[in-house]
Amino acid sequence: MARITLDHLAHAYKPDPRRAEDYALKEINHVWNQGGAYALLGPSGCGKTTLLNIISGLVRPTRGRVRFDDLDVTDLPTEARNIAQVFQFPVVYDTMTVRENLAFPLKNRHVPRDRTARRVEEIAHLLDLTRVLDRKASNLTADMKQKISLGRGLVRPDVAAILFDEPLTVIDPHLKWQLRSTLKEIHRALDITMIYVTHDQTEALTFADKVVVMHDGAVVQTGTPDELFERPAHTFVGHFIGSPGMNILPCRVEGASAFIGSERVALKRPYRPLVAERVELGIRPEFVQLQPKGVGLPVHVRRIDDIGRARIARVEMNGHPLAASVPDGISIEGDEASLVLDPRHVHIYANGHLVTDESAGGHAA
Ligand SMILES: Nc1ncnc2c1ncn2[C@@H]1O[C@H](COP(=O)(O)OP(=O)(O)OP(=O)(O)O)[C@@H](O)[C@H]1O
Repeated sequence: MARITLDHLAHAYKPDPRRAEDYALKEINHVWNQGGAYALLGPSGCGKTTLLNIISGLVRPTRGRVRFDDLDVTDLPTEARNIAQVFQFPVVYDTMTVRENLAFPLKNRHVPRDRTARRVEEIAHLLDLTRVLDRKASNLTADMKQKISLGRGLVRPDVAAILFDEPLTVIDPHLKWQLRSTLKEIHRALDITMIYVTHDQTEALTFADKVVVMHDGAVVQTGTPDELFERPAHTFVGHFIGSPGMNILPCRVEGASAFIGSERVALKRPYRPLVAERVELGIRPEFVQLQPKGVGLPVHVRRIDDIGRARIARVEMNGHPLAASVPDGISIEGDEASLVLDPRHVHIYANGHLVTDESAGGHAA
């Protein structure tokens, strides 16, 4: 079990990198706490696997150091790092029983038999594998085999960390939701540092205490699921997390007002003049309500989607598309309506970055 420190870490696959674009992983500095559950979340190509491979020792970083507690592991091979890994596709020995598969990492390290037997039972119970413990792995489904892979990753109690690389890819969709929450419970039960790579926001938000959102080779925000929802630090986070994602609209800010074209939106505090190429207003659909015409900002309604837990209106304001919540009991006639924005949840972004009280351009109310 270890605290993981990423110290001025950066990686370029091409030799002699000069510009920021040459780096698959731009410089990051992070400390991940012992026992934490972290998810690396971002779209394909954003650098998640590169970062995971640097932590596991498969890739040596161009710059910076990796430490497990106080031990600098940057130059150590994977085998010397004391980590467990679970990959996208099952890694099991078909000729062995499930019990033998789970016991394998412990047997390899000469853990006494009775301790191995107890640990295998414990992990099998957590993953609901008890009833198949004495069956040959070859006869099991892909789902079951991936559960065995998870079990093999989880079985060693002394690992510095467990790294998961999109581990639910082959899992049947019906089982996915179940395994997502099982993994969360397992993390609570085992108190091991876990790092989970995924492009799926639901997986990341269910599993992790802290989600590390990556975009274009850089970490754009590290936060709890609530923080990412409530205060996206970057428009990318706002857009990428949430379903539908945050509404992002070009605007002009004057004191405690933002103007979208000629329409005024009240802000929760005044802002200093912003010097930026791009100034945008962000608000999640959950905090924008569709109302009848004349109550708020005028919009045209394009359609209303019923997504089960809520109704979402797709509207257009000054040529910009927006998503808004439709409160129960509201009926809209024709395609004209209005929007009411909750000022507590309106954020202002300068060149993509959240303008905070501390950052240039903002000040406390
Ligand atoms: N071995 C390699 N050689 C050269 N470029 C690479 C190599 N591996 C990854 N890249 C590039 O580095 C960037 C980051 O890739 P990486 O695999 O880390 O992203 P990712 O977020 O894990 O994406 P995915 O989910 O598709 O694997 C991409 O532009 C990719 O093309």
